[in-house]
Parts: sequence; structure tokens; C-alpha cells
Amino acid sequence: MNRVEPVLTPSEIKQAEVRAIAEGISGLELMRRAGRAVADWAERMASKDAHILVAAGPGQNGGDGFVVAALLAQRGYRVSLALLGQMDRLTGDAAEAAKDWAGSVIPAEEAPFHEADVIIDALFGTGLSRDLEGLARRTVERMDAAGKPILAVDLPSGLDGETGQARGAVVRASRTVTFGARKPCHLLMPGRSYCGPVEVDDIGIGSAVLAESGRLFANQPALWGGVLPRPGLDSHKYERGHTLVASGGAARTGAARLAARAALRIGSGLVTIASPPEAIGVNAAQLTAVMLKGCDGPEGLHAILTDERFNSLVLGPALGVHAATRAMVAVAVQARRSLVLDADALTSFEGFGSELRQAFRHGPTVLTPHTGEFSRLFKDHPDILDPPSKVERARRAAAYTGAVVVLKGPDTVIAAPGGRAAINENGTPYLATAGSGDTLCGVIAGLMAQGLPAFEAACAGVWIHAEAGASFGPGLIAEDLADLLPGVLRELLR
Ligand SMILES: NC(=O)C1=CN([C@@H]2O[C@H](COP(=O)(O)OP(=O)(O)OC[C@H]3O[C@@H](n4cnc5c(N)ncnc54)[C@H](O)[C@@H]3O)[C@@H](O)[C@H]2O)[C@@H](O)CC1
Ligand SMILES: Nc1ncnc2c1ncn2[C@@H]1O[C@H](COP(=O)(O)OP(=O)(O)O)[C@@H](O)[C@H]1O
Ligand SMILES: [K+]
Repeated sequence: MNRVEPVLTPSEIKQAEVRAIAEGISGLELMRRAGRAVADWAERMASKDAHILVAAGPGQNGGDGFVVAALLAQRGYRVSLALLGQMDRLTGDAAEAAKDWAGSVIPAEEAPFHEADVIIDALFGTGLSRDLEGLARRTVERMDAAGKPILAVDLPSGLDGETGQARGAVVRASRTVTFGARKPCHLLMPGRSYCGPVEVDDIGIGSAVLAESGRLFANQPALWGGVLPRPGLDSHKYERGHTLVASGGAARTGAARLAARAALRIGSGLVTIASPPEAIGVNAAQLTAVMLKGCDGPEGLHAILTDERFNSLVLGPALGVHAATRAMVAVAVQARRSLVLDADALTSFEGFGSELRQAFRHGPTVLTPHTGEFSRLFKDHPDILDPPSKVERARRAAAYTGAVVVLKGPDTVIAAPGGRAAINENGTPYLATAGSGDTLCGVIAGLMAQGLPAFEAACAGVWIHAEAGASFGPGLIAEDLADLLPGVLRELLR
């Protein structure tokens, strides 16, 4: 994909529809287009003699279901339709669309899910507003338990469109057809795991979608590929930046070397490890292109940073959880270099949450917590930890600290203090391996060393790191990652 892909929340997509309607298309026409898109996909899932069962809900998602049922019947399929709710309670475009359906309407409690070859799930879409209970919940559970291929209309019923969380029960779809743009639930976990492949049909609201977008994106090369560093013919190494990575003590040096090697591979012109005196021997024995400098705590770091050429720093991996680590962070912040803080540099601030308020607003800073580090860091901030949406949690943390926040996991969210955010989806569970996060720090810092702004560096770094991991797959260890970066870069820079 070479266009930036906006991701719209349920309320944003509603606004986009309103905008499209104001521009001249009727709501009913949008629903008919949505239904047609789903019917086209259903045809790819069903043989000509298939029995297709449409489960329609009480709102406009159900309206789409009526359109699908009528179209598939017209196209010669054996179609039945079960309705959760009453025909005479349907409203708006759904009430109109239901008139297209001439067949009988089965009450949801009698829906013959086991007899269907393909099920169209049109129970609930973006309008799900509370946990499923009673008949609604039982219907979702029965549909799911039937073990038939399910094509979800807009999103699998029971998923919260904004958060990707299941609300009581949720359908596991074989495929999902959504309209205008993907919603957060299609990318965030666990939602993504319920959707199957997600198809986006424009239904004629593309320009309205773009007008409503601007805050949340799928993390793809289109978002940052244009600013990826490309050395010029006459570039010299100092123009490509100098990354400094702080090492832990003699028994904890590996994390820094992983980050350093990744920074070098991603293109930082020079990379130096700042090592405690007692660990210099261990580090020296294992470094070649990466350089080494002695660094005794915060004072040592301060002294090194008098050399302005160190323009990007990694602090945290295996640095130790203590006051000296906090002091090193303070030195780095004062020095106003690009900064990536991870692991121990984050955990050292546990319980010092208020110190972090806008602490990083002066320079480009990226925080890369996994869920555990995030919870520890903001343990006294329910306003940051409590929102059910991972995007919102990351955004609030970014606004609070003034840093770009990379909230890691299978659905890593990158958020900037101003609210811009992206969700990553090209990873692999094989990245869940010791040292993988250290490598990510190095990639991001190495990109910032080459001049990328913090948000773009974080987004690009997360994607490239994930792509490298996915390209290797089973058996991946963190040592592999840096050497997989050139292959990913080569493709990106082609
Ligand atoms: N013209 C339109 O209105 C269009 C609507 N579209 C479809 O409309 C959907 C959104 O429609 P709605 O906003 O009506 O929302 P939904 O149809 O997703 O759900 C709302 C309905 O479900 C009920 N409900 C919500 N939570 C419930 C719960 N926990 N238990 C039981 N009932 C519950 C509500 O009372 C309401 O009747 C989209 O997902 C999309 O599929 C698309 O076809 C595009 C055009
Ligand atoms: N199931 C998963 N799918 C995709 N990526 C994952 C998964 N689990 C972890 N990752 C990624 O692996 C990396 C792990 O980082 P982290 O937890 O800091 O590991 P470590 O501290 O061992 O270096 C992060 O980039 C994270 O997004
Ligand atoms: K649905």
C-alpha cells in the first residue's frame, strides 16, 4: 500500500457518513453499497448450491444484512434470514432496506446456524454500546459455536469498534468486510484475532473518510517512507549521526550491544557504547565497528555529552533500576539530544510519576514501554491506565510526558503528545524473545541520529523491527535482528 491508511473510530466513521450524505449520497444508497460489497465476498465463500444464513441485528448493521440477503437470493442462492428483534422496530435505513427482503424472517432464537454453509454476521457493528447479555449474547455464542465460515459485516459482532475488546461474547469471523476505513478493532488485540482478513470497501465515502481522519493511522511505510534517511553521494559518517548507548555493569552488557549493533545497521554513521569502567573489558572483547567509551554514571555521561556530535542516546536496557539511572536520564534530558528510554530507565521512575509531567517536552524523546513497564510507570495515574483503548492509553501517556510513546506488544501503538497515533500490525510472536526490545531501541535511536523526527523514527523503527522479525520467523533470537535490517531497508529504499 503506498497511501497513508487512516483508521477511523466508530464516531469518526459516523461523521464521515454524515458528511458523505451532505455531499449528496443517501444513507440508503450507502447501505445498499455496503450490502453489495458483502454479498460479493459471500459469493467467493459459497458454492452455488450453498445455504447462506444471514443473522441480522436490531440496528443499521442489521440493515446491511437485509441488503445482503436480498441480493444473494436474487443471485440464486438459498438464503434464510434470522432477525434479533422485531421487524416493526427497525428504524432508519434498516427499515427501508428490510423491505427489499421478500423471504420469511426467523426469530433469532430459532436461527438454524448448524444448517448453514456460510453465515453472514450482521448482528452488531459500530453501534454496540454495552456488553451483550440475554438473547443477543446467546445468539452470538450459538453462531460462533456452529463452526461454520462466518463473514462479518463491518466487524465481528460483540467487538467494541473503538477498543477491540470483546463485550460479553464475540463472533470469530473467517473474513470481515468493513466500509470506508478500518476501525481500531480491526488492528488492536484481541479484536484483530477475531476478524480474519479484513476487506475495506470504499462504498463511495473515501473523500469524506479522509476529511475526518488525521489522528490515527495504520503503521505502514506510506506514513514515514518519504522521510527515511538516504545518504547522499557526498555524505560522510558524521552527517549520518552518532548514537550513544549506555551499557549496564560487567554482567549486564549484552542489551547495550544489541541496541548498538541495530543502530549501526539502521544507518547511524557512528555508534558508541558508554560503558561503566568495570565493564569495558567485557564490552571491548565483543565490539568491532561499535566504539567504546568509559562512562562512570551521570557525571561520566555529562562529560561525554560535551561532544555535541553525540546526537542520539539510548538509556535503559540493563542499566539497573536505581537513582543513578534516573540521574543519567536527567543529564540526557538537559543535554537535549534525541533520546530513547526503555526498560530500567522507565522502571527507575516507578512511583515518581509526577516527575514525568512534561519532562520530555524540550527534545525529541521516545519511551518504549511494554505493558508491564507502562503499568509501573503510570501506576499512580488511573487517567492514563484506565481507558479501555490502548490507543487512548498511549496518547494520554504521550500528552502527559511530552514524549512519543511506543506501547509495545502484538499491536504496538505509537502515540505523539499532540494525539497523532499509529497501530502496528506486521509483527510476529517470534519477536517475543529476550533482547528484542533492546534491538528496537537501537533502531529508533539510529533513525533519530539520522535526523528523523521522534514520531516518524518510532513508527518506522517499530515497523522495520517487526518486518525483520517476521522475515525470519521461527527460531528468531535477538542477535539475528540487526543483521536482518539491511534486507528490510533494501526493500524500503528501492
Ligand atoms: N446508512 C447507514 O446508516 C449505514 C450504516 N452502516 C452500518 O450501520 C452500522 C452501524 O449501525 P448502528 O449505529 O445502528 O449500530 P449497530 O447496528 O451496530 O447496533 C446498534 C443497535 O444495536 C443495539 N445494541 C447496541 N448494543 C447492544 C447490546 N449490547 N445488546 C443488545 N442490543 C444492543 C442498539 O440499541 C441498536 O439497535 C455499521 O456497523 C454498518 O454496518 C453501513 O451500512 C453504512 C450505511
Ligand atoms: N506476540 C507478539 N507479536 C508481535 N510482536 C511482539 C509480540 N510480543 C512481543 N512483541 C514485540 O517484541 C518486542 C519485545 O520487547 P520487550 O518486551 O521490551 O523485550 P525485551 O525486554 O526482552 O527486549 C517488542 O517490540 C514487542 O512489540
Ligand atoms: K457484524
